[in-house]
Amino acid sequence: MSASAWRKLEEAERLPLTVLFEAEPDRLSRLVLEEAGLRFDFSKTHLSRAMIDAFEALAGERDLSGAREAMFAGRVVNPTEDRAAEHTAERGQGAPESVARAQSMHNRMRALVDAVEAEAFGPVRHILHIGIGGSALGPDFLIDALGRDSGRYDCAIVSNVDGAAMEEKVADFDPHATLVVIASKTFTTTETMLNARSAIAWLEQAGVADPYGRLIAVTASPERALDFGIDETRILPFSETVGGRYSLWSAVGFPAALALGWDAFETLLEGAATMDRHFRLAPLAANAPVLAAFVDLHYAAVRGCGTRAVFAYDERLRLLPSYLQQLEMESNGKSVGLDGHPVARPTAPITWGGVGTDAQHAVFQLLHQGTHLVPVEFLAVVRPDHGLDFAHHRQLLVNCFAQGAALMAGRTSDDPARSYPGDRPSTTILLEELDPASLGALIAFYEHRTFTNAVLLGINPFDQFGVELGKEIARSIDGGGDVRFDPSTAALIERALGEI
Ligand SMILES: O=P(O)(O)OC[C@H]1O[C@H](O)[C@H](O)[C@@H](O)[C@@H]1O
Repeated sequence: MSASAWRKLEEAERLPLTVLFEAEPDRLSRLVLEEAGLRFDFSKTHLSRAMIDAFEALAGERDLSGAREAMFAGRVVNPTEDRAAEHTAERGQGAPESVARAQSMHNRMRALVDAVEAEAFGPVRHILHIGIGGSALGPDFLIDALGRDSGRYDCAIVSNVDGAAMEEKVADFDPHATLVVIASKTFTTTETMLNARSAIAWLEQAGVADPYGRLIAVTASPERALDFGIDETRILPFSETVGGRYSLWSAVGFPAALALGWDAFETLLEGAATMDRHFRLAPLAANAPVLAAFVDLHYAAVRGCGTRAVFAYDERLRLLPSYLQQLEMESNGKSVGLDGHPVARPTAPITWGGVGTDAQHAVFQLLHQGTHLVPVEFLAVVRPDHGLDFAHHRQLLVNCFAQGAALMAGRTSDDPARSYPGDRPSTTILLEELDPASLGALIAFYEHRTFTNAVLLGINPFDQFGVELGKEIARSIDGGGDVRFDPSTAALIERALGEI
């Protein structure tokens, strides 16, 4: 049934961006939204009024409102795992019993933050957080964005199983003043478990009296943390219904709550809740995550753009692209629909990006003159957060705005090598300030946009079976035994690991 809505989208007249501004004089008032201290400018994209109407029709056919309510109500929206997706309950938006459960888990988390601050573990200066994927990217991003000069604790996030990662991170840490946080939703992830063992060995070798007494577990499988030897009082649980890549609001955010302080962590949750309410209540055509998803779908699903690029013109947001890569690509990198059939059109594009202005001097050539059409997303913050001359910030903003304008306008020249085709789309997200509230709202915006994309594509954004096969084969290689591999893999194993 939604075939006709997609057909309308495919057949909709595609006007050049500059023409769209003339044809739709009210473009700015309709396509620039201000919400929760964030300004979303979708006007430099090819979304025409007719396309928005067609997307709204698609949203109606796909029952976006129903799906959204089902998610907030804690109903099963992840059918392949028979689970709800209740990350919004962490910020007070969800089924009352889920909100209450999240609240009691936050209370535990807060009590532990207070205990660390009250020196219940002796003087603590360093936090070694061990986790990978969703158990690392969120806290890493938060601490890097907001905790630079908090001066509270040195936090190191170790994710890679490469011993060099751990070695480098703990080099300057005093083991006697370090708390080790082991974050894993399943508490079975090989990399995390191995890194946790090595951290314990590091504490032991330094003569720390009770290494296990300095471990804190963050997990949705508390029984496994108990088996690992961590005392119940130092286990911070979170709900099975909070997916890894949606989990920074839960106990997974513990190192961020320590690094930024509890008040800041709560403000982050409130910022996200503001975006939750907006997503839930605003009409579709004035709903930031929904409009962003329309833009995404126009380029990826209708026009077949294989990538989308995100450039933050702010050093504090340098980890945003890595964070978004997991959120968007692990959620929507699917090729079967909820109905079990192959999808009819491209799903998530490849998310990539970097920081401005650095990226301008490295990859923007392709954006301006390459053969790929890449929808670009720019982020910038009105107020800087450094003590240097304002000229630095001015240059950032000036360049950010210039790039969007140049991509759209292009320029003709007698010399083809010096011509710019133009008509290249961009979205700009401008934050008044980068603080816990605006960052919470920004991340929640991306979550809801990802969800909306999934609903309109008819896919499940909350499972990730694609990552399992490689893990299984790694286990077989690791376990040796009589497993047969293809000749290439067998030769690699023999060359690097010897007979196994
Ligand atoms: O938190 P954990 O259970 O250790 O999982 C860590 C990560 O590993 C998996 O492979 C998934 O792809 C991720 O979604 C998850 O966040």
